[in-house]
Amino acid sequence: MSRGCEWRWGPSDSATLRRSTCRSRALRHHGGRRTLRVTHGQSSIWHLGIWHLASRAFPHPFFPARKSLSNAVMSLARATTAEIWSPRPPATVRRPSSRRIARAPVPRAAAEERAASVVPTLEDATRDAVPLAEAIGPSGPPGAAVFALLVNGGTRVHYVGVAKDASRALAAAASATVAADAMGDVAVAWANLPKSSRKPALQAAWRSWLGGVGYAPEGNAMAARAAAEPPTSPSPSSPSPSSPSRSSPSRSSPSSPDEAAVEIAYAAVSKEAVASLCDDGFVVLDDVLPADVLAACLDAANALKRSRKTVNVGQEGRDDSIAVLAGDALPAEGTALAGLSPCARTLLAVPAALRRRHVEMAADEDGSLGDEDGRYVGTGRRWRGANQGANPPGESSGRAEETMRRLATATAPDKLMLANYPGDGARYVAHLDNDPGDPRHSEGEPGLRASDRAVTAILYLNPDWEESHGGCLRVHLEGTGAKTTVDVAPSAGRMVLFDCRRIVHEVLPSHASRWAMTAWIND
Ligand SMILES: O=C(O)CCC(=O)C(=O)O
Ligand SMILES: [Fe+2]
Repeated sequence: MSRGCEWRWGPSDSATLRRSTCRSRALRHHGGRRTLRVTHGQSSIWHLGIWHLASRAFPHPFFPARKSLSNAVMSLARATTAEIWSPRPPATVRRPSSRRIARAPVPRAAAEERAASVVPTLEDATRDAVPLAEAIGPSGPPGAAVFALLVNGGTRVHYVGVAKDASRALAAAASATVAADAMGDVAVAWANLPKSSRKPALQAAWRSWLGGVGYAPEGNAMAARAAAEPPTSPSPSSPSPSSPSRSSPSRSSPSSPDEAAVEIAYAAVSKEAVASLCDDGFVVLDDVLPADVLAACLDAANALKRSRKTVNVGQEGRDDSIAVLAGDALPAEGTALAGLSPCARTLLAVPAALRRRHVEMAADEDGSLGDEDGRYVGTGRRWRGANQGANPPGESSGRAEETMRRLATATAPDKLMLANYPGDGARYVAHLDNDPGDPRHSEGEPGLRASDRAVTAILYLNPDWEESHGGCLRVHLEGTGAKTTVDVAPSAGRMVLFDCRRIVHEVLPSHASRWAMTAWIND
């Protein structure tokens, strides 16, 4: 069954995004990578690089582990009569909220001289240092700035950085170089640079501060080491970004299943997807995992249900039955429920992927989003095109920055939820997963409270979902007084991420058995 009509945009059904839109989008944004995109019959666009990774983590008949990517392409082509598209020149997508920085060259000596004359010394700035929490809030540096993270009660310089969006960059630098439990002791000194500052001027200011420290700040040394190593992320069960396990193997050869899961999540959560999550509050990604991995998960979920391990929690307004999975005790290979684990691990890896994207995007000088990934389906950006002006721009960019800030400390939860709507019209009424106005959301253990949730990540397991099955996730778009909604079909391999303080959503009555696995990512 073609998934061509899954996207319905309300309030009327007038605009339907067909699969062909996604295809042309995938083509358009397919950059000069050494991967090919393949249409898999009518139903799917696969990103073969990810298939390849997935095959290492989750063995697959097409791709025995260690098979080369080109072999993988060919075996997929043989096996499915796939249509293979050739690479096109890369397309660069600009984030609408990003500030463009002019790039005309400035003579270095002149820039350095000017920077030296306008930037106060580190010593002077240190006298006005403020706690990190304050510096990344509204009273922090508003634009281009040179900054220093100070530890030991402000006596030792831990990191010196410079950025055009300093508030975001310093949050990223802190989360990448300071242990989570020491974060509260960090102070920030900064000096704003003229708005029009260009790269040489920024670098000159940075060099002048760094030179004034008199020793190599530990955070800069860490950042340099990380930059010299292939990008990686800690395992989902130890999510501290400054964990020593950062020095792990190369991107193309994940050595443990969890590293592979982080790579899969990282590839799915492209920069474009993160920008959309921040701007619009939600994002939809397709084909995050291969079909047979999802099918194995669905089989295991049904087995769990047959053994009566899913329960209805009796909460008014929700009709699903759920099982809770412990992240550190997922079913082992060879056991009856092992099929649940690859999906669970991928969801648990999303926070690490988000943190990595956060660091990258904070470091982006010009807001470039690079190549888009074919699995990004889109969100309200399309809606914005059709409904210009309904969302006040200032409000929406404030919310975007808030979401982006939270990604710096995205943390995997201890538990995941597997939910089944049995198909008798079962639904979940409109709600917020983290409602700041609901006192019950502050109940419970830290880390397990609804008030700790930042982003909801849901992976759907349902193959061949049809419109007549209902059961869409209805997303109420912000700034529209809930008048405009987007309905997202819960199709297998689709992942939805949303800011759970921002996005009101519901599950429409479901007329077929509907499975979803959910991770609430904390901040
Ligand atoms: O399964 C879904 O699409 C959403 C379920 C939901 O909103 C929840 O469990 O809080
Ligand atoms: Fe929810």
